[in-house]
Amino acid sequence: MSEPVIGVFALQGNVREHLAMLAEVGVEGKPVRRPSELDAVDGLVLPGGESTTMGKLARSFELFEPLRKRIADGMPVFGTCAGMIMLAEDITGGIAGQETLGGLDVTVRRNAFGRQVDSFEADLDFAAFSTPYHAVFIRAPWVERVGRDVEVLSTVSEGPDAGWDRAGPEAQHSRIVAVRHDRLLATSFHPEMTGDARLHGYFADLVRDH
Ligand SMILES: NC(=O)CC[C@H](N)C(=O)O
Repeated sequence: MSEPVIGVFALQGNVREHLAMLAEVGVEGKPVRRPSELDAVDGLVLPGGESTTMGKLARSFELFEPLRKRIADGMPVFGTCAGMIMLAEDITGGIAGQETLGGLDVTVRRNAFGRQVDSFEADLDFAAFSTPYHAVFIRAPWVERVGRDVEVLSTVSEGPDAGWDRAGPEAQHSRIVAVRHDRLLATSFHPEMTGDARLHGYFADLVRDH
């Protein structure tokens, strides 16, 4: 592929910050608010925000079905926080009737680390990176189940106490917070907030190789 254009879903979330990260890794980024703009990109970032609102906005801007179709047709997507929830095939802790775009064969728990602690930060290990990645979690989800073809890229074993005994196997003391399923990448945290563009670079490579 010639140099790809990567869209950023721009109805909610830190759109400018994601565009800045894409620029830092040398990729042209474009905000996506309408179907014609979606048609013009080779990959897409789904930012954090509020997944219930994001779904409703996508519906009212007539982006929901086109997004679903592009994902089903193989478009690479990087979902972050609420964006991870939007990509998940299954969610727990959603509101009644909450819809996701799907594609990523995982079960994601919304607000998993507990509501009493709004946010926390942690240093995460990624096999692809030589030094830890400093991650900011804001009312973050975690991944509770991964499908057979899903690769776990990183886990967190610190963070607010509130979360650890709420769900999942009792003995589990770490939580999955970054996954890849073929051309779908998802993180529980906000990679656009720390000035570390390595995950955007990883995604850009994935789009280039696609
Ligand atoms: N920072 C975020 O994206 C939070 C996600 C939010 N808790 C949701 O359920 O959508």
